[in-house]
Amino acid sequence: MAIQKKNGKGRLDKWYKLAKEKGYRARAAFKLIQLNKKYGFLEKSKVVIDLCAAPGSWCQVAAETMPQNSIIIGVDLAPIKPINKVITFQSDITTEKCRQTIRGHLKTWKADTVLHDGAPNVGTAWVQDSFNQAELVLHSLKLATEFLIEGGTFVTKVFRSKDYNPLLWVFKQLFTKVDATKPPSSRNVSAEIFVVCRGFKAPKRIDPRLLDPRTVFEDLAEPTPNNEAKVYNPEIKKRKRDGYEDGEYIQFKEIAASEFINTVDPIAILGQYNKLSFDQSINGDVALAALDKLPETTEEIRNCCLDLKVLGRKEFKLLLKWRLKVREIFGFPSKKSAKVLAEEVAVVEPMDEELQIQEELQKINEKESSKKKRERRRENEKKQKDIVRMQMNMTAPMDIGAEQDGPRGEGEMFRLKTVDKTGALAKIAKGKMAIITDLEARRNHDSGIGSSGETDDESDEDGDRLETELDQLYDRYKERKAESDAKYCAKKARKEHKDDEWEGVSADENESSDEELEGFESSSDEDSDEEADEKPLLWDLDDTPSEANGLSKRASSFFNQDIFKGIEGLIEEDEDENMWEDEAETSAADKAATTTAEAKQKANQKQKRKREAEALIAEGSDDESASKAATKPKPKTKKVDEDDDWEEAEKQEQEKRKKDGRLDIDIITAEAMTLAHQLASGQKTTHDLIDDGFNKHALKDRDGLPDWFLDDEGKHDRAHKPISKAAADAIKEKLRAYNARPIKKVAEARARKKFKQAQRLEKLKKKADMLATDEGLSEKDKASSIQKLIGASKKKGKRNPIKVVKAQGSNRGNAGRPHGVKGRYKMVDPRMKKELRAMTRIAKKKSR
Ligand SMILES: C[S@@+](CC[C@H](N)C(=O)[O-])C[C@H]1O[C@@H](n2cnc3c(N)ncnc32)[C@H](O)[C@@H]1O
Repeated sequence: MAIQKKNGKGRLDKWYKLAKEKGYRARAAFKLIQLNKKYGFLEKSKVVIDLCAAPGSWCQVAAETMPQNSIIIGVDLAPIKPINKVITFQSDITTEKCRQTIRGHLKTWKADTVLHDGAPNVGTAWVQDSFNQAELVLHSLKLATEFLIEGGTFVTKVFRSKDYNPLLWVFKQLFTKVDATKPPSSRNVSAEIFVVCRGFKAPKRIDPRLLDPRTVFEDLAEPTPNNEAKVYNPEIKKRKRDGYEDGEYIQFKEIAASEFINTVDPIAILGQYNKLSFDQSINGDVALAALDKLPETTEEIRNCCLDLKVLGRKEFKLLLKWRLKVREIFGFPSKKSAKVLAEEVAVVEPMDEELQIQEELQKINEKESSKKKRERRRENEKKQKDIVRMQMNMTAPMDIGAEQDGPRGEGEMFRLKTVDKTGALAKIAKGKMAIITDLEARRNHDSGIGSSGETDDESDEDGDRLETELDQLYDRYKERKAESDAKYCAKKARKEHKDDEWEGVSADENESSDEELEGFESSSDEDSDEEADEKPLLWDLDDTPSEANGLSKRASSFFNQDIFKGIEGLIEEDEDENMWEDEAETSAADKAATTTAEAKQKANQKQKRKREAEALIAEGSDDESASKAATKPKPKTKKVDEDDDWEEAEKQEQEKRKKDGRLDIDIITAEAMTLAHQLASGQKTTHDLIDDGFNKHALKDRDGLPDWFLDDEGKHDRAHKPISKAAADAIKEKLRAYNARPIKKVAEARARKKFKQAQRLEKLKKKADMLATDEGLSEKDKASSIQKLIGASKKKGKRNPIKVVKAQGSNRGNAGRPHGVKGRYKMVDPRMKKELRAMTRIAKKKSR
């Protein structure tokens, strides 16, 4: 909106021109026209008094609008040129003479409307103007109360100033309806506003105080202004459209600088005044003179004092500092001295310096530790959440190590940190069984970590370590999860596990496995630290040394039996131990195939091993060695020979067992199942199996044959094992059961759903508890609120129904989501439906 100028030319706006056109004496005529248009008081009035009517435009409008033969009386300080049908006279409306003149004109009549558009001679000080205006309004109201008829209307102009509200209050005491409005013809720059008071109550007696300017405009104590805010955050000055700010009557305010020094509220001075003056009065101000001469009163200070309104934060601070200095020089009581005085009065023994330092240190420590605790708690909460999620995904919490080591090293004896140093942690995470001695732990304790003399800092360190360990475990858990993924597993197996079928049997493998356990094995000597370094954590009760030929202890003990005594070359030919790998046996011995993916992987490995076994057979096709080797136990078979070392066997058995104690064996091929059936039903014995091992395939000469040929042979020229129907059916059934299991995503989604339901329930419980304990609610309200809660939670749980979509048009043959369908859907094929119906019909007919 364009700002209207109040200068001469600005006044010559469209209302001015319009007034000229219409013959009104002033543009103010339109204000009355617009007010009357809104409230319609002139048409209903027979008698109107226009107070302050000169030059008379309102009288003109009234004469035009009011009914014929109406009485219009206009009065003003200034003379009013005669207007047809209007009585005008010159008088001051605040005087008794004016009142009497009006009475004289009206005789016994009463006025329906009293208009007042008076404005005192404005242009002096704003505050004076506004006050005079308000006073004039009150005078006009006084006249109105005298001449108005009951239910009559009083229209007055007021300025929006601090007197505005008291005036409104007075109006409301005397009239039933009071509306303040600003007609469009009133300039925006003007602070004037018009109040239309309708329904004069015409009380028999009016309290004179109600119309007395001294009581009506009596100053009320105002809340203390926030001068500090004013100084440091000076708000943007508003335009004075609605008049000047209350209390700010003079634009430029000046105060003696000595006052600033004296005052107890320097901020107030800085906020209210424009200038701190050093000018001396005629009588002379000693304080000001002294201040002027002080060296502290620098040129910069003087400049700052010149215009306070342009100062920034920095300058204000400078002035305040200067004030404090001067006050000190003048010997004013300062805060410091007050403090000293107070200290003198209340004699408090000063704290011992050392004690103070200690106290401070303690405080810092406490702060630090509470911060760390907070962080740890947060971290633990996060982990707890993860664990819950994992649990929902049917994962045991111990997989991430949460049970091994509780928070703050609860299970100190199971400290994983100590194990981790030997690399055993990884093995534990992989699920291998190992006995962890507390040797390492003790060693660490000796070295000070986690020792009994643990300080707070150390305990924090431990906490951090625990965190890192948990992190590591969690990472490993994730890795393991990834490993359980079939693709990942197969890929890794191809890369890493080339010969894992022979793990623990061949000399090399045995060595490597020993290497693996190196960190766990320990000797009985725990005295020296150096020795302890070499001591493995796993304690082997059988301390017989490994055979020099590289056989495992188990194998060695087997071949040490009397039955093998005297057989030459047995040990040397042990290299060919794997040659008697029977396909059926391998199948039966393929362990730990807990998932279909793993089963597939095992099948691949089995094929590979078979080929290798055949190659070995080809290499050493010596019957004798074959027969000897055939008698060797295959370490991974579930059968444990009676003569085996029981402890060793038990250990191996233990390895093969699942967590629930069941043997980790899976039969996944029809051949293996047939063989298992035959063994179980006694159709075959171990002897038969060995016997079956002697066949044309076992005794093939492959020397000098090219690889491609051997590969091909391995694929096609192999022994065909018999398959029984029952075994095939059993395998089929087994696979069906595997396939019937929900896929991982479905299981996860179900778990998620379950988790969310649990969360919702928890929330609901909490809310219900809160309601139940709310003392402000009656029992009935509580019950209904809880009922509502339950109802709302049920609603949320409702799922959208499944949408049935016909496989027609664009959706025909569409494998994915049909076009434009959101949410759950089911594709239906009308043709298939018909065919199904037809088939059932035919089947019914046939059955009759
Ligand atoms: C804005 S003019 C009124 C214009 C008028 N309503 C019209 O339409 O022509 C304000 C008038 O109030 C008058 N006035 C101010 N103080 C007065 C008083 N004490 N008694 C009578 N008139 C007064 C002034 O002389 C001035 O003419």
